[in-house]
Amino acid sequence: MSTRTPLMAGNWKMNLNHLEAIAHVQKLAFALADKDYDACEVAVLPPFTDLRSVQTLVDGDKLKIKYGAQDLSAHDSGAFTGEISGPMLAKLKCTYVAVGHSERRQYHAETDEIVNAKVKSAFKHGLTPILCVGEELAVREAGNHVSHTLAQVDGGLKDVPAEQAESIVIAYEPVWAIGTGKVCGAGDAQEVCAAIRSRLAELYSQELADKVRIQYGGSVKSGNVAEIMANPDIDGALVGGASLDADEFVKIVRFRDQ
Ligand SMILES: O=C(CO)COP(=O)(O)O
Repeated sequence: MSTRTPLMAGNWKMNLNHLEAIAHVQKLAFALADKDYDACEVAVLPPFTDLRSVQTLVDGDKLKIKYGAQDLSAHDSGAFTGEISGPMLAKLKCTYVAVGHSERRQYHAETDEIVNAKVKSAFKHGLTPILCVGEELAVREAGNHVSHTLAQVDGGLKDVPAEQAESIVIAYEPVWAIGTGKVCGAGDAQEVCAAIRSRLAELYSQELADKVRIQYGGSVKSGNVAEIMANPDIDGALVGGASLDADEFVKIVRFRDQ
């Protein structure tokens, strides 16, 4: 297990309206408040329409839970109907923003160039990007999962200076493990996460690579999180479905107590 503070983030995807979001974050806060739980950093990534409600709750009650968005526009403002900008998320005091999730790449045709522009926009506005990378099943079956994922890392970080890159979070999410119940074997996830860290050392420095948190995502649950987290290069989880159940997400956050 690494010395980096693990980041356990719940990607709610298109689930939970703003009232449900309030109830859910209250449950998380209550369940994590019985002791000062600093072993992990905890974040939620709700839909855009929930962010104001979550901000009000977190600010008002000084909760330690961080929050962020699931995407942002590469542009600061202008005629981009339906888009949400980095400055808007920064105004809501978001800490994180997911960029390049496979569902964005797949359903919204996001290329590495677009993902790179979004990473830069996030940093420009003081948000921490969670850069999502990972291969489809056919790529893994062909044995090209490492090179495919590293190409996404290279693309996402193109021309991003070290002062910014050192605070990025990278989430390795093999597409075939997302929402399928097929968790990537802990050794297989470690192989790719270690390769990502080596690539960061090549692109920047070993010192920077040692700082960056690399999460695993894809069918993470309370029953498999401890095994995943036992790997030296895995510094947290990006949790989809299991993050919608507050009790289950709390168990994931408390993986060390199992
Ligand atoms: O896509 C994911 C998180 O971003 C993972 O989703 P599941 O945990 O539902 O597999």
